[in-house]
Amino acid sequence: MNYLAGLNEPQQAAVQHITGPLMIIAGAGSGKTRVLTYRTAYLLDKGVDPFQILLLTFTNKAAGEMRVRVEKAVGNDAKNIWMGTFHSVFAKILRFEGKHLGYTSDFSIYDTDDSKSLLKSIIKERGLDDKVYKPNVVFNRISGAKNRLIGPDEYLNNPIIQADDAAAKLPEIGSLYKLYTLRCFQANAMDFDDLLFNTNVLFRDHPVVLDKYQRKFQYIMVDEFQDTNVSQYLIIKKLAAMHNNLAVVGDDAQSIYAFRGANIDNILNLEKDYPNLVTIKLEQNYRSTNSIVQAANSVIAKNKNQLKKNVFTENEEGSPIELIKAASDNEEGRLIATNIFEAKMALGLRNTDFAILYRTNAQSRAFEEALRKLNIKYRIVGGLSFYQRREIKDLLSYLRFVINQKDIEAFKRIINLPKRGIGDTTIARIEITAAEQQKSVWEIVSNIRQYQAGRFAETIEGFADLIKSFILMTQVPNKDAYEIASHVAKASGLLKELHEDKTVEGLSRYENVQELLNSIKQFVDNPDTEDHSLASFLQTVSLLTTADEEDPDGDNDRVTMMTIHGAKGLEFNHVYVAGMEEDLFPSQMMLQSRADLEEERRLFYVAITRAEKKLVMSYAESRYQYGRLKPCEPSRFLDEIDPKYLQFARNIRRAVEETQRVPQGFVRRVDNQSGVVSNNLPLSNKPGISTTTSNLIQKKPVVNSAPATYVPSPDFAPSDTKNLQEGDRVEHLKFGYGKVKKMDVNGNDRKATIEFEGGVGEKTLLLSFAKLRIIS
Ligand SMILES: Nc1ncnc2c1ncn2[C@@H]1O[C@H](COP(=O)(O)OP(=O)(O)OP(=O)(O)O)[C@@H](O)[C@H]1O
Ligand SMILES: [Mg+2]
Repeated sequence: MNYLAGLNEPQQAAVQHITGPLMIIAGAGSGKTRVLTYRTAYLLDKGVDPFQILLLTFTNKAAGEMRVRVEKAVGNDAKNIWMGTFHSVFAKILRFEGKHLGYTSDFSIYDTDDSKSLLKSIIKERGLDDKVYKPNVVFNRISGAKNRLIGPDEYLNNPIIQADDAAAKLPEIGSLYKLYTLRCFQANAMDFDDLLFNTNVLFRDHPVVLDKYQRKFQYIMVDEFQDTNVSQYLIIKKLAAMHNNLAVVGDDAQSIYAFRGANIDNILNLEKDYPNLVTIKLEQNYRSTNSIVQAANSVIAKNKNQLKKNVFTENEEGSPIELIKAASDNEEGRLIATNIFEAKMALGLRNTDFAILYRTNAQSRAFEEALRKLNIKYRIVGGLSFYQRREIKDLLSYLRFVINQKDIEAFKRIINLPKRGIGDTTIARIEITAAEQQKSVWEIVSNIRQYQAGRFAETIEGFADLIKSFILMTQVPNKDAYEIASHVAKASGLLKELHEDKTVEGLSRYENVQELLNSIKQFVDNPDTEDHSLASFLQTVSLLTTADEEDPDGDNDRVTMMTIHGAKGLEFNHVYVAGMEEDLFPSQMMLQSRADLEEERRLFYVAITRAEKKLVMSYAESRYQYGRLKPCEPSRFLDEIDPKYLQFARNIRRAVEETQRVPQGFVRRVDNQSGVVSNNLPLSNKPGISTTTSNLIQKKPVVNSAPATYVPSPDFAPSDTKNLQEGDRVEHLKFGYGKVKKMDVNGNDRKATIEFEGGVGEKTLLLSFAKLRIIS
């Protein structure tokens, strides 16, 4: 097969450059991921052993998709390539080599909830206030340190870090970090950051092990390189040091994980660390229409900090980017769902062609409701993951404890589950005994009669016997993960308890557990699974990223909803970017510095560049946040899109008409001075007005003298106001028609005073923000 057909010249050069370090820095949709896939096939075709290739991706799903493509090209060999996320690949290495660091191959992987719960108990144990030492905050600080490869001792001895913590009035973080690390180690557990941290320690302190993997991985490739952190970069650097065959692809304009420690400097470091680095640029975008590519370019050009690139496309011009304005978040949901419905009908598209992207998971609710009403199937990627649900974690904790009896977080979760009357005091007593005897909790529990007598001892003995019987099962050859897990679900009493709960939630929890068992069955039946053991299953699930989860009923034709962060690397025919409002996107938390705002803008760039044919953006004029209705302003990012490529959605007239109906719970307010009518005053702020009154208001406008509400033209598209002059006739998105009376220019700060019609009156507007269309 010719692996070069279907690639342009620089792409071909990248595929053929197989010896020596290579960096491909390229714009969105320019075929970076495609190059890595073809390059892998090319390597195999040239006779490279699949066991010698390591390919690191952003999600396990992305790795799976690449594997399928490579398999199509070169056949079964592709199965033997090591492909996956940093976490899954290095967890696999740690299973083999963790013994050098004092872990057994059955170590548990603590998810973020486990880590926080452990921190919480440590904070309590140390007598600190968890309102001051919030587990979340402590966890983030520890995580940040680990990602910069700072261990607990170094943390405690570093005067800058100590001064920093003291200034934040959190001087005990270092000692909490130390205790946390010790407890994880005693539990034979690693958290997500440890998987990278410990790999670094392993390679640093055990040259023989490093040598083994350096020899093995002769060809190393990394996708989404811009989002690697220092810890990840050092691992790659160490692994590649023997053969120097390292190929990374990335786009500095899409670096969006600085808050997790990702470091754009890795791109610059690469040039320093590899003087013979070959750099290839890819500039042709194959994904999107020209309007979308140009709109994205106009946005990212606002960032000062970036490598020069000229992204272009030969694709069709395509339709302009559409903007939808909604009165509220609920209406935003309705308008987008309707828009999807209409586009499906008009263009014969499938649900999978659509994605709704948002800044925060909490925004998904309004879309869920609206899509459900129109019978459009969807899936939410991320958010509360299936594996974080209570009942799922309950069963998984049983399974974890059966595999690793030092897993104290799992133990605490299951000891009184289903209820056995064992309370916190009993658990604390067991922990104290364990500490006194210098034994593990399980050693105490499994021999409880030696330490305690009485009713509690009897109950605990019953629990220990149950666990022992499960452990025995794992030792029977040929007992696979499914047989053990379904036995544990029944024998532990978990299923029975859920089955007896006849509430809607209870039923759904029961179904979820069945679903987990189904997924274990699938895992066991999958011909690609080498190891059918329970330990192997647990490792797989603990490393799933939320983007990896499958659809529950196997129906894959669904609209995708996810955060923009999760959408990295993906593409969809139609993309909706929702919640384009100040303080939401850009997020309020990201307005502290220029660097933060630039990161937020890169996130916006990622969002825009996911769309192939059509991009629609929306904003709401009011939104519930933290239980209160808040008026919202359109995002500054909307002003950064070259207006040539932007237009208000065609159905805007209907949308505006709908917003004029006052929703229940609101009163229509007329500001006497500006004459502006607004609907966004919640009734609860107006004591004395009952709902009945508000219903009356709804039927009959309060003030007849209010100015005729202006409805923008259906084809309203803001103009470039560079050449706006006195005397020009204009249309403003909110204030309607008017005439420019005066221009006021002061450097970049350009203002126009406009006399609007229809009783709106004179207004002075800052032109960089005003949504104006010049009529003549
Ligand atoms: N030479 C080419 N000819 C035709 N289609 C191409 C070519 N190169 C890439 N494509 C297609 O363009 C789309 C974008 O490619 P790909 O996802 O590899 O880009 P990317 O640079 O990895 O994007 P991102 O920055 O979003 O990760 C894909 O659908 C891919 O199949
Ligand atoms: Mg990609």
